[in-house]
Amino acid sequence: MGANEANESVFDVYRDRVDRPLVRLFRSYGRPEIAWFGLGMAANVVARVASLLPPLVLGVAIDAVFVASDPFTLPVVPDAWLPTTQSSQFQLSAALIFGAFLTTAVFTWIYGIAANVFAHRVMHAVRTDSFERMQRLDMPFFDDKQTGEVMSVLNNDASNLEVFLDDALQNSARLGVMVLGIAALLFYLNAQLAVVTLIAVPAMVLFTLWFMRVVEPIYVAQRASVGDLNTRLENSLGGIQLVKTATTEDYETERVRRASYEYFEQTMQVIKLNYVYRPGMELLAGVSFAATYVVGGVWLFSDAPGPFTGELTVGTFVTFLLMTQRFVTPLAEVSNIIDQYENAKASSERVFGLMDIPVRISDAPGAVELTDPEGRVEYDHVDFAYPENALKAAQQEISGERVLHDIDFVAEPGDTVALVGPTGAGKSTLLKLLLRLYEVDRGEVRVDGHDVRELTLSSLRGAIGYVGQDAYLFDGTVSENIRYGDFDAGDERIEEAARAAEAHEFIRDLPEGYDTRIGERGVKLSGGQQQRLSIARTVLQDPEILILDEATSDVDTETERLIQESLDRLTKERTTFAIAHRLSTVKDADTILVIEDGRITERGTHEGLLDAGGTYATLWGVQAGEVETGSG
Ligand SMILES: Nc1ncnc2c1ncn2[C@@H]1O[C@H](COP(=O)(O)OP(=O)(O)OP(=O)(O)O)[C@@H](O)[C@H]1O
Repeated sequence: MGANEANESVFDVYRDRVDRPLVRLFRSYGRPEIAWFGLGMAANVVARVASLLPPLVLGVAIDAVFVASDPFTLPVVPDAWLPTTQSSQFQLSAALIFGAFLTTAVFTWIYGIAANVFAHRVMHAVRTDSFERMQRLDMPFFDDKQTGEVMSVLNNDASNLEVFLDDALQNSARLGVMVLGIAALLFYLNAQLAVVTLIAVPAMVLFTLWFMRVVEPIYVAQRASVGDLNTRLENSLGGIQLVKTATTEDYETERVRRASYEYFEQTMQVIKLNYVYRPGMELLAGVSFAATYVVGGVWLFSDAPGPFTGELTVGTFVTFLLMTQRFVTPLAEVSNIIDQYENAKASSERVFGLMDIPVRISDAPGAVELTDPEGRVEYDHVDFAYPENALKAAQQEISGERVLHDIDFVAEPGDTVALVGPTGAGKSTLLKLLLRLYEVDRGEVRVDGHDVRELTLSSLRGAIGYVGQDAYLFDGTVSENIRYGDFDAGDERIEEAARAAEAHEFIRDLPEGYDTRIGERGVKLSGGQQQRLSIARTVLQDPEILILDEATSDVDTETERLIQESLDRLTKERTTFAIAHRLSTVKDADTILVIEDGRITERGTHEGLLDAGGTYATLWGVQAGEVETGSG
């Protein structure tokens, strides 16, 4: 609520800049499907026009066949084509009425299919496109934890648009056809009585305008509160483990209850207004019916009353009364149409807002492929600060505190470079720059002599394997998860990779071996098993450069030994960057960089650094002591 206003997010800013979102929706996504749209609209018009036919034919038949006061005439159709005997006129009217119902049914069916195909195709394209765009947004966007909002764009907003494209558009077409069609028909039959019947229409329009004005702000508030509710739900579910361990279930329930109540209240206000509006519209239609009935009735059994002149037939009178009933429903739909329209406008603003967030890190024009990488990595006087938030990042403002200062080193192909130092010193950040997850502020990071900004992202990232603390596994089978490293790999290569990662044994023991499904994020596997799967994935990827971020944490010594063996195999002949808190795992590195406060404060080999007697030597001393007391 308040926080959102005070702290405008990148979402809000780009959403507010979207210009005429629905026009853009049609231009960008509606065009390829325009045939379906046209077919739907045309079928809708035909169906509606056909539905006006029965009351008209009934009126004509009453006059010509039953009361026999007037000749059998139909609008548009030349009289010469029409039958002259009463029985054939009756048959024709019956056939026309049946035909009209059949036409209405068939064209309603065609319209339903076409409108839905149109709406769902457009939505499919919008959803896929916005996901594609969203994935490419820069890391600061995701650092700001916007997943709740993104989910709601991809889900709720997409379905709002769908409802609009499918229902609202076609309903408004129907509204137009019905109101104009009925008015035209009534004026054709009896212009004077038509004025009486349609006198309620301006009142209905005014009433609707009033309703829209009152309901609009409530709709806005309702949409905001449903957004808050979703964010709340997303947040609480996302942190379910914390909620459970902190036993804050009641607190969370209360927060959700409050958000839900807010939504409930807004909805009730809308509903209350709706229940004034609908009966109000019915009442106005009733007035129009009554007026038509009174004026038409007097006209029939005496003469034209007051200012009215000419003749009114029974058939026309019946047609009028039936028609009055017809424009209530489409008019009463107006409020729904407006609601769906407003919803769709807001939703498409959000969709396009998301799509419009600028992406800073993408392939530069003329970016080159990193082909046959050797794995030489250079950091040339690199400075870096995280942007303060996603908005500042999108606007390319460097506002955060500097995290890396003058980082300068070279890793030759095949070298192992270990990064050690206190937590928060900037070790992970340094390697994120190599992957170009963030852009350096000064200096250059080069791979094989190319500035990473001049390389295509796919070739750069494809050449770098990452085994992190957080071994992310997708819901799917074991082999699918390994194959993520190289989608072309056959089963033998998968197994080979698993063996190299010391994972084959435990995979074989799983209920369905390589075809065992692991739960979302691999929760059904132990931490060590997950890690070995992610190593197998990297083995399969076969990158020239490897980043090991504290790869052997939270495992027992036996698993650690297995992982270490698999890692040793993996790092052989690849340029490797290893971040490890346990110094025993990095002492064989070719170069050890000690990072403190974002600066390289010491560099050298294990022996060299021990001899130098600086921070590294102190850390080593402490840890060696720990190891001895721990194992002894
Ligand atoms: N995504 C981020 N956005 C903003 N600041 C960040 C982000 N990630 C890290 N930082 C900040 O950057 C600094 C360096 O963090 P980094 O994760 O690189 O340290 P580290 O040396 O890898 O620490 P650890 O050993 O605990 O993993 C920290 O002050 C941290 O708060």
